[in-house]
Amino acid sequence: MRRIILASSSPRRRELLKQLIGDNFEIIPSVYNEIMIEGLDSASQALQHALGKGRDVAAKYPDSVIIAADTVVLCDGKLLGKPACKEDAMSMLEMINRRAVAVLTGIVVIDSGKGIENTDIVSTQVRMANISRKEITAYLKTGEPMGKAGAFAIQGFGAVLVEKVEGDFFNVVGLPLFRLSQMLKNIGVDVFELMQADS
Ligand SMILES: Cc1cn([C@H]2C[C@H](O)[C@@H](COP(=O)(O)OP(=O)(O)OP(=O)(O)O)O2)c(=O)[nH]c1=O
Repeated sequence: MRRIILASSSPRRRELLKQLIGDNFEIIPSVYNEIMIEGLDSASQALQHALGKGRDVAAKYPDSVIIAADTVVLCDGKLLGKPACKEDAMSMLEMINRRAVAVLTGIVVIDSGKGIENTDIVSTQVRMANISRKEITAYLKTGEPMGKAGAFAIQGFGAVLVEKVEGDFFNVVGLPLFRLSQMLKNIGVDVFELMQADS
């Protein structure tokens, strides 16, 4: 069995991948630095960052399957990544309030043995609820917005900010599981077989 590596430090991605392939993977976070690339649209930005994370780990681990992802929120033409500070989180929450946003995840599966890179961008439409300034402040106090693209976590208390989701829910949390299962299959990794081996 080939070594499967998740190039991520995100506990959410770890849990999501576990949901798909059990304990059949290792975690090796990349040292890639996510810096905004001028002139790139949001989708390409997410993809470039995912590629940067995946390639960094692939270079160190030949003959492995490397999975990497990057999630951003697109609101009114503006790209929202992880908030830098509380004030940043506050302005993101004010911006997405009552709006329809797109959550985009750039996803990369690399077969470092064969030198194959499979990439995709998965988009989920999320309709945000109308909440008051007082409620935004209360949500900020939970600390949940930090480390999350767009300053909210659909899988946490942030569920109360989300009215409707169209598309893959797991994509919003950071890993589009359905698409990932297909991409793994394309390079010869069958998630059904892995799950059986695990049970
Ligand atoms: C919108 C949204 C994002 N997020 C998270 C998923 C990602 O972890 C994070 C976006 O940041 P990313 O830069 O995609 O990932 P990361 O820095 O957490 O982890 P790594 O680069 O090491 O893989 O936002 C949620 O957990 N819930 C949500 O509802």
